[in-house]
Amino acid sequence: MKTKVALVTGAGQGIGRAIALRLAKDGFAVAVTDYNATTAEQVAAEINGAGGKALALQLNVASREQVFAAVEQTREKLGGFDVIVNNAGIAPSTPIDEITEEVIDNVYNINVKGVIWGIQAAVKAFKAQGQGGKIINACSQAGHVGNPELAVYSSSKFAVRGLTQTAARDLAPAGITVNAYCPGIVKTPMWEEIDRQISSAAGKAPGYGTQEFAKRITLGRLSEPEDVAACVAYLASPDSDYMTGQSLLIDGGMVFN
Ligand SMILES: NC(=O)C1=CN([C@@H]2O[C@H](COP(=O)(O)OP(=O)(O)OC[C@H]3O[C@@H](n4cnc5c(N)ncnc54)[C@H](O)[C@@H]3O)[C@@H](O)[C@H]2O)C=CC1
Ligand SMILES: CC(=O)C(C)=O
Repeated sequence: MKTKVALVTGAGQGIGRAIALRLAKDGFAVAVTDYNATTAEQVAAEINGAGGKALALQLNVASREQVFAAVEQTREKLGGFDVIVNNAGIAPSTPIDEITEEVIDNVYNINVKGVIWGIQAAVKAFKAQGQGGKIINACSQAGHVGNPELAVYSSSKFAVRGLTQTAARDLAPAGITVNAYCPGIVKTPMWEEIDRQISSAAGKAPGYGTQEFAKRITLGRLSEPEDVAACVAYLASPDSDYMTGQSLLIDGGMVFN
């Protein structure tokens, strides 16, 4: 059977890295893309060293041109294109009265436009191959519930949820499914930074933000990147063929009240 090909954005660390490793383990050839070329190369080397097939590409998802070029390069070098995981995102802390145009542009260029460019580039590749495919977007529990201190980020993830639903409807006739994963608190460099910012805003030592959020988790633990990757692996597999437009919460049962 032909090896399936997936491209993951923001795959140099954190959740994206875990997704790239998991998809490679599941038999995909993987384009490991990241703004940071060094970490992308490290993850690709890890996959190739373990007997998988990976290609490292430097990619800024805010650039439509770069996203289209990366998908095309993946198709040429890995011999096809079946799945895109639009994972890259940033999450600066933004108390309402401190929001600037610059921070809105930065977050929206990456978290929202980056997803739109990924959807468009994948659709172009699927159509060129005369086949359907799977589009998987990074949302968040913060795309279901507004999170304290994260207004711009939360609103960008609400946008991703809307885009996922709409694209699912628009693209179903072409045999393309579109779903999103919505993690809770995942132990990655992004969360470490959010914890530092929330803790510092409250005048507390690092770790305070994590404790406050952790109190809301029904399962009583933060998640590992691999918990999220397992769900994405399902969305990338034929087992999810009858699912589209969904934004799956993988948050251990977070409760905001
Ligand atoms: N860590 C968490 O608690 C949660 C994370 N998420 C979402 O999951 C996704 C991954 O998050 P983490 O792994 O935690 O983040 P992270 O900050 O640890 O890793 C993000 C990766 O994306 C890359 N990146 C940043 N800007 C980029 C750009 N313009 N183009 C290409 N790559 C870029 C970074 O270089 C980094 O390798 C994000 O979309 C995030 O919003 C959602 C819910 C919870
Ligand atoms: C960063 C994020 O999306 C969280 C904590 O849900």
